[in-house]
Amino acid sequence: MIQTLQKYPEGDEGYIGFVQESAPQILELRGVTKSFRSGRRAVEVLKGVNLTLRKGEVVALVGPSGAGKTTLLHVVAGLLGADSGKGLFQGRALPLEETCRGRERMSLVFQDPYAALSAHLRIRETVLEPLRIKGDREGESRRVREALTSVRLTPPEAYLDRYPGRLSGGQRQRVAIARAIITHPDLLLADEPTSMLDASAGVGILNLIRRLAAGGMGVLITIHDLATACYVADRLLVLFAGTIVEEGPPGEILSRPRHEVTRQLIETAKMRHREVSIP
Ligand SMILES: Nc1ncnc2c1ncn2[C@@H]1O[C@H](COP(=O)(O)OP(=O)(O)OP(=O)(O)O)[C@@H](O)[C@H]1O
Repeated sequence: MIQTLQKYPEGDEGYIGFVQESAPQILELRGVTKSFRSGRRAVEVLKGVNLTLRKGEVVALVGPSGAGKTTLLHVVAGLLGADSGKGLFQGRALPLEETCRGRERMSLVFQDPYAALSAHLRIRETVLEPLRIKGDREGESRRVREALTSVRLTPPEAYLDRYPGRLSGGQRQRVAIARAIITHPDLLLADEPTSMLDASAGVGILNLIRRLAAGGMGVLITIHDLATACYVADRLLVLFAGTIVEEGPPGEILSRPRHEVTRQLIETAKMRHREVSIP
């Protein structure tokens, strides 16, 4: 089943592409560590993580629950400070402390599209929020329409004055992505963006992410399900207990898993998807 999932569907959202090996590197992390306090003890959740990501590349952080995927994504986003390590984003030092500094060209999409959008803001205000925070109000009417069109909420006029309460989970996640991309970030961080959606809405979001990457955006995405990761990513990083234990293109990892955790993820994905497996 994992093999069949790797084939992108035909149709206007389908995408097949390859990241050029020569594409510029936009993100690099070296030796990132992070501990949390648990009573008197410090528990090390990230143990010296290295990663790189190129322009137009989708890199998926996969791993079992508690591996440290969200923690790593939050360190990149500046929502959490690392204890040690170095970061480079677009050729400049990325401060790995709890800060927004150096992160003007990146955006984060959260897992829960129900909690991520304010119930009291119309879609127009929600999507425009990042521009208004920056005080960049030029052409906002055009830009909000463009962002909604990019995420296939069309015609945008049908959505602008609505509240999120009237939208499906998949539509809400599209709004959250429209808000994330209205500033044209170079890097999109997405934390399990499909885990709360039904399968068809989830595939729509994954195709949308592929399209954004085809337009040149780098994407770092956390996913616990290996089949989903293989569908969307150019490269997988298997994270286990705070360490990247295996890395490579999906086809390579599926055909020659080297780490026991990867083999377990493959088995879990096979079990999870067996009911829709196409012989
Ligand atoms: N704020 C925190 N304080 C203390 N411990 C934390 C905190 N955030 C995360 N942890 C712990 O760090 C570890 C890694 O958590 P993290 O959420 O990064 O894992 P994950 O791989 O994203 O898991 P999941 O797939 O279940 O979301 C877990 O053991 C978690 O309990």
